[in-house]
Amino acid sequence: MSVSEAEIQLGQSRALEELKALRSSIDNIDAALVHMLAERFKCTQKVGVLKATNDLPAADPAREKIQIERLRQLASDAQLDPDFAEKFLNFIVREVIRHHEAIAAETGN
Ligand SMILES: O=C(O)C(=O)C[C@]1(C(=O)O)C=C[C@@H](O)C=C1
Repeated sequence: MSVSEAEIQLGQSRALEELKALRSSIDNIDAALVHMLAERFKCTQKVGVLKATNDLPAADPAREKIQIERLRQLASDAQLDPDFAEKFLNFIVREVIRHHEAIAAETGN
């Protein structure tokens, strides 16, 4: 028995409803990510000033190593790809280091 046009349309309309609900969750999650990143950068901004005014280096590879190990474990426990988690952290940390260097240059260090 073939699937009628009406059944196809019903299936599609249900799929579109589900897509809408999922996209609403995605939008909430994206908003949370932006707010969390904004808070993290407010914090690292203060770290940048602290480092610049105390002649401390912008980057701390030993700290990054610990962060990467911790995040990889958290990702693995949460069924998230640890390689992706590491790349994501590195992406953020590189940007933070860029900000730290800019603050140090402004401060004259
Ligand atoms: O913890 C620090 O020392 C920071 O400057 C913050 C931070 C980070 O974004 O987590 C950034 C650069 C360092 O290399 C390590 C960590």
